[in-house]
Amino acid sequence: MLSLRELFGGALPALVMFDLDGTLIDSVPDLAAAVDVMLAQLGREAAGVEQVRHWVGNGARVLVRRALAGDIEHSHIGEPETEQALALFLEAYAGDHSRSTVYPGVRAFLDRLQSAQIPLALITNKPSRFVPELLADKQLDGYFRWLVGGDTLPVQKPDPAALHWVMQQAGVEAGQALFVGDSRSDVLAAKAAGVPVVAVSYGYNHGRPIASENPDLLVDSLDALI
Ligand SMILES: O=C(O)COP(=O)(O)O
Ligand SMILES: [Mg+2]
Repeated sequence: MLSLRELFGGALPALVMFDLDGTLIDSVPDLAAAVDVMLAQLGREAAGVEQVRHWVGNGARVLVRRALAGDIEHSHIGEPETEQALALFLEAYAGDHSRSTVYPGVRAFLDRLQSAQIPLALITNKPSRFVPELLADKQLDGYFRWLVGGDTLPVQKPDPAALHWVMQQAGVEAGQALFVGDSRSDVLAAKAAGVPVVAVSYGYNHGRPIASENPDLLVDSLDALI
């Protein structure tokens, strides 16, 4: 495995793009609570944190469909059922982020990048309406020049569109940028965009080790990159 400076030929990246859930913030306790409120309102059994952890990473709609299916595979779930459950989930998730926590090492790494005046972006599959309030709640607002949510563009990760958009805004070439994420979608999006990718080992990757996606670098904590 390469070190961060080795990845950039002894320099630092000119732009760093981050995933949110499972990378910066452990948001699964609040996501699971909202899923369970939704399931209770539908007269169904709770799913619980351990199941929901494996279902997070492809946005709210897919999370809700997986909860309805009780499984990662959700192709048999119908549209009207999805819409009804999604509305309940979005209402249950709004406003309460009290169980979500910032992972160790995150703040130190963001501070280091900020003091080096490296522009930062957030690219998440989470619905955009939740992103500013969650960041503010955890005192992570003020770091990111660009915020891209799961519904900001017509497609979400693993599609590389958001990475291309941010790099264009920043005027930075793919080889000078870095993506930091926790799941297969992040690694696939970064690779499709030609962006070096660091994966964190502590996040959510549908119950599979993220090492199997072959990120350029794998770390147990972001402060290992300082
Ligand atoms: O909300 C999700 O499904 C995952 O969001 P993420 O892209 O920040 O990991
Ligand atoms: Mg994630």
